[in-house]
Amino acid sequence: MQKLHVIKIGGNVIDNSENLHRFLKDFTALKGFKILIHGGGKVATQISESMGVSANMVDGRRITDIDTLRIVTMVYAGLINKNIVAQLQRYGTNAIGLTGADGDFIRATKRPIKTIDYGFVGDLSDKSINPGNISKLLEAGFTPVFCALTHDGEGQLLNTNADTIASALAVALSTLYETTLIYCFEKKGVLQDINDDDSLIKEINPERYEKLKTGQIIHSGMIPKLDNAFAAISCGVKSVIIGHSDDLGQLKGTQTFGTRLTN
Ligand SMILES: Nc1ncnc2c1ncn2[C@@H]1O[C@H](COP(=O)(O)OP(=O)(O)O)[C@@H](O)[C@H]1O
Ligand SMILES: CC(=O)N[C@@H](CCC(=O)OP(=O)(O)O)C(=O)O
Repeated sequence: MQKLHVIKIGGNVIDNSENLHRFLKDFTALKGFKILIHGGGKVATQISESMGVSANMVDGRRITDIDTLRIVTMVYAGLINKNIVAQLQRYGTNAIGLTGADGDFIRATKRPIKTIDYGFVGDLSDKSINPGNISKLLEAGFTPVFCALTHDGEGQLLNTNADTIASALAVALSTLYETTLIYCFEKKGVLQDINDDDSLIKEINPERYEKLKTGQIIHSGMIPKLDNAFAAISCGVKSVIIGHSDDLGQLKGTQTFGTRLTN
């Protein structure tokens, strides 16, 4: 099986042009098949509020009414995606920028209303992604760059968390490639003390994860990220790394970085 890296960058990396450029250079230097997924929640919130549309997050997920959907479509699929693609072209990666609607690559279902109406938010299932189609792009020499938008097949775009898209892509493609899923963000990895970059936890298994949650060492956005990551490992993804976007260049041969998840 050939190797594939599925790499996600979060909003704090996108928002810092120095970090973003360093990351995109290291991403280009990484050999073999690769897919990039970007978030951009932070930029979407800033632009949304500057347009007088207040951002409303519940459990780390954006309540996406029609005005918000219009804004995130412009910000994720336009502003952020096209800038990343242009920078990758500059560094020598033949990137192709996509939403899940392009090529019908990622189909989602609008989240059903239970206690909260999330609006135009899409949930993924194990039928959401056809790995064969994405593989054709890879084999043709393109590097797909996905933003956090999916579609329902009926003409409706949906906002889907970028961590979830990364995990679902890694799982679907692990049937064809030996897949490593990497979440890059602005910290060294999962930390024992969130304010101390030297307190990196190098390895976490599900048992330790439960303890870290109970002790509130892990909280907020890190909980859904790790839930997605452990789900990926139990569904065929070979390894998951969570680390700083500046450290991607350390990934060579057996050398790794950040926090490694094991089962
Ligand atoms: N133990 C921990 N170690 C590192 N980060 C943590 C930890 N617990 C909570 N976090 C928080 O999780 C955040 C990352 O999740 P999130 O904001 O969803 O990331 P992203 O920017 O990749 O979308 C960090 O910015 C940090 O505030
Ligand atoms: C439904 C939902 O919450 N979607 C996310 C998509 C962007 C994202 O995931 O961005 P980060 O990775 O930078 O947080 C949002 O709109 O914030």
